[in-house]
Amino acid sequence: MFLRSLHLRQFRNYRDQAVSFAAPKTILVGDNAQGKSNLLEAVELLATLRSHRSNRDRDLVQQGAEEGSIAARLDRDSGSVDLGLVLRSSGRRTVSLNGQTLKRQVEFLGTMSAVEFSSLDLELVRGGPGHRRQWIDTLLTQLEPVYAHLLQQYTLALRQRNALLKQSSSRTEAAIPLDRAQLAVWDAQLATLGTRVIRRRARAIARIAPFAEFWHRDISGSRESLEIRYAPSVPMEKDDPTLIQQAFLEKIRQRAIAEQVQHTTLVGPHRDEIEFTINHTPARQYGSQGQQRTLVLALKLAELKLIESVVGEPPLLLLDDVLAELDPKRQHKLLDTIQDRFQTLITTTHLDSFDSQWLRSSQVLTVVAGQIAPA
Ligand SMILES: Nc1ncnc2c1ncn2[C@@H]1O[C@H](COP(=O)(O)OP(=O)(O)OP(=O)(O)O)[C@@H](O)[C@H]1O
Repeated sequence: MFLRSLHLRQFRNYRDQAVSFAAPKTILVGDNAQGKSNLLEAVELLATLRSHRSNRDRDLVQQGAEEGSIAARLDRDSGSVDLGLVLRSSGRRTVSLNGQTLKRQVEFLGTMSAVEFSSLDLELVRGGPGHRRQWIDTLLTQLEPVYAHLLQQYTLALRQRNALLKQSSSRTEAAIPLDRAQLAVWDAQLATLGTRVIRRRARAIARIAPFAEFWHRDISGSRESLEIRYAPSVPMEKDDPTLIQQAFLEKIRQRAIAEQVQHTTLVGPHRDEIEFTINHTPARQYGSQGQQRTLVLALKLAELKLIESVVGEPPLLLLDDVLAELDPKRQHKLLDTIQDRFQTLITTTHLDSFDSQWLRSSQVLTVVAGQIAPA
């Protein structure tokens, strides 16, 4: 797929800016805080309806404005598509395809695919499990758009169950006795929806692991072997929904007292972990900086390949200020992999760290205070 053009109106620091993309690689160069990452964020939003920098639309709409929008024209093998996303500082978003407003946001997902790679991604290895859950969820949203809806339903059930547990908190003045009948209703909901989330995550990890393990071996010159393991909060011996649901409810029973003491839900996919081990050693605690960087690069290359194989077309690659951080060997690996097949948008503060091969095949644009111009 190829993103032909993008039009940002009252989005972050862009008032009204159109951009046309004319080469497989576009380098956006500019000083700090000029709007480079904001542009990549707009593309990420079209692909996933999520931003890894903010989950409030109010932050995305230009300060002082009520409404902002992102419009794009995307070429796919099946033809061109016009995508539209309207964000509101208060109120719901609207999405459209070819000028037609869609009733459900999940119908919008799956039109454009993108893999984002920024320095924040090191947190995928170093940070807490929430980063890894967000990573797999964002990937799943692109592989199986309906997952976005499922996750939303799970989060809602979780929130309501937590609210019920909190109501009975003896620390609050208006404490009321725990409504066990109501809790049982939420237990059942949580187990049903949670089981569906767990099975999909397990499936996605099983699919991405061989790709990532291949790239890790390749980048490390076969000196290292990576293993990715899903560690769900509910034991999952077999991919059988009835068994997982039973195990889910059983674990809720086991943790009932702890939940009433802590007033929060302790069982479910919101407590899942994804473990990365390199040569049988946990990468999070013991990986060197170099190993962690190799791992993140391997994961990103794996995402590209997996999305490509599922969607049937190469996704876009968004490199937010990471190229300069990669050593020449890793830069080459990335370049070799993407060649001209994956349209790539790259942000940087200076061009000197770029290999001449990158510059030759790139369109270079400058970004100054929310204005984009050819370099
Ligand atoms: N909602 C908003 N309304 C107006 N301006 C905004 C909004 N959100 C962010 N900005 C502005 O956008 C700029 C940051 O842009 P961005 O994050 O894209 O920086 P960048 O060019 O990628 O810089 P760096 O190299 O530091 O990452 C800041 O000047 C910030 O004040």
